[in-house]
Amino acid sequence: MLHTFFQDFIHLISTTFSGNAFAQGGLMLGILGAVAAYLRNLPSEIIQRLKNRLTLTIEVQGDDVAYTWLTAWLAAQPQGKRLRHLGIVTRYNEQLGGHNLPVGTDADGDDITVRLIPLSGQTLLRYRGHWLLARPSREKQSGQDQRLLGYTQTLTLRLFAASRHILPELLREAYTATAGANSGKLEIHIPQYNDWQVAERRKVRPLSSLVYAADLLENVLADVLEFGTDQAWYAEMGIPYRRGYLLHGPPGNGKSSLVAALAGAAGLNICVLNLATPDLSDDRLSALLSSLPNRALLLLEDIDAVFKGREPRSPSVKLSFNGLLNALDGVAAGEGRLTFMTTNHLGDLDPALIRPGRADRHIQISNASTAQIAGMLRRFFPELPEARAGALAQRIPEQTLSMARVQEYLLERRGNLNAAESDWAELCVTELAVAKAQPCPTRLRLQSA
Ligand SMILES: Nc1ncnc2c1ncn2[C@@H]1O[C@H](COP(=O)(O)OP(=O)(O)OP(=O)(O)O)[C@@H](O)[C@H]1O
Repeated sequence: MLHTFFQDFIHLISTTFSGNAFAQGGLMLGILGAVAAYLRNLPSEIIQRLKNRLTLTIEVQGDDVAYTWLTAWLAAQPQGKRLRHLGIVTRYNEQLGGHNLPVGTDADGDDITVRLIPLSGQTLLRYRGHWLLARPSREKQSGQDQRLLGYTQTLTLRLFAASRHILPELLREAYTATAGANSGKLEIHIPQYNDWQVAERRKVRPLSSLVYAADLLENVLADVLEFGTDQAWYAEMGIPYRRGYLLHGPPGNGKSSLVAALAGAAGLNICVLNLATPDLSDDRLSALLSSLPNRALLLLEDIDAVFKGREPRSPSVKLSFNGLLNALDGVAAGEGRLTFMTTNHLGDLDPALIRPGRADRHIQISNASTAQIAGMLRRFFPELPEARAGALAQRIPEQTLSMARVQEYLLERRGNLNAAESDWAELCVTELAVAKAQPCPTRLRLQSA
């Protein structure tokens, strides 16, 4: 059938062209046009093929962390300074080597820095004797009705294929000149889809700035440090190499601050995850837990926020209770992971979530004890004699105020010991009545955005 169709078709063509000069001319023109078009395209095609063969292109998307290092690095190169279309990026507490311009601090005491990054154009660099074409670009993202949604930014680097070996060196240099230059800072990572991104770099909080009951801080720190050296023992015992801590107690008594201080002291960064993060599904949680950066502990804040017992608190919760348990101790859970969970409502937690293996140590952090209040008083006013600090602290009944409230009171009277002492009754009387009803405001809370 198909065969007959082709025979008929060829017959029709040959009869048409043999007896029809007009059709013959048309065919010739068509062929010539095609040849001309081919010839016209040939040089650019050749160039494209040569380009593809001889060069290498690297694209770095704006949402990748390497984009920040590479654009800041590029902007600092002599040839990078020739790029004329620049943008300003403002960051809080994020230092990027010498590429920041510190502009001040905000009302909360957070450092504000800005830096210039190239947005478009191209520049040819010579890097370690190799040519490199750098092209920053950005594209508009429009939604319905051409509404501007934002921009996507890309940095494209092109170099000769033979120069490929300089890439690791280039990336390392860009990193060490920028983000890597921040040794001694604590990085706070937050979820970015199925991965983590640095949201903030802050100074490590000195352990001495925190006042806990008895030797709580020293005790937990010793435990964390010991865990870091225990891998072989865990392997020998056949126990998964993980350790979990549950910090529970009323708000504003230093649960988050403890985690931050411990991480700093142990040289770890923090990945903060709030289970109430929108669109957190079983799969996403599992992906996040299996992609934790090296040398970072996991902080699950307010683990009571999404489940009461095993029941989701709202129909919009995508995470299942079993998904949470599996992510915590399933195959993807990751070896060597340190997990801290915090809650203000211990009673709302299902025992399975905090059983040993998931939360090996339960640490209660209560409202301020007399000794803690005296300790904080002496931190604000080192000149205050110990006995006097103790006497003032004793006027506040044990565990009625949060440490955050005491801190707030002292902050308001910073540098003014007389006011701190003479107003003391105000803290004891007025605040006591509301202390239990109203949680104190917390400023330095580590939260996922
Ligand atoms: N034990 C403490 N020693 C010194 N400062 C403290 C202590 N507890 C709390 N603070 C201060 O109170 C503020 C709040 O502390 P933090 O956010 O760590 O409390 P939290 O228990 O995690 O609160 P929440 O349960 O609301 O998350 C911080 O600014 C911190 O400096």
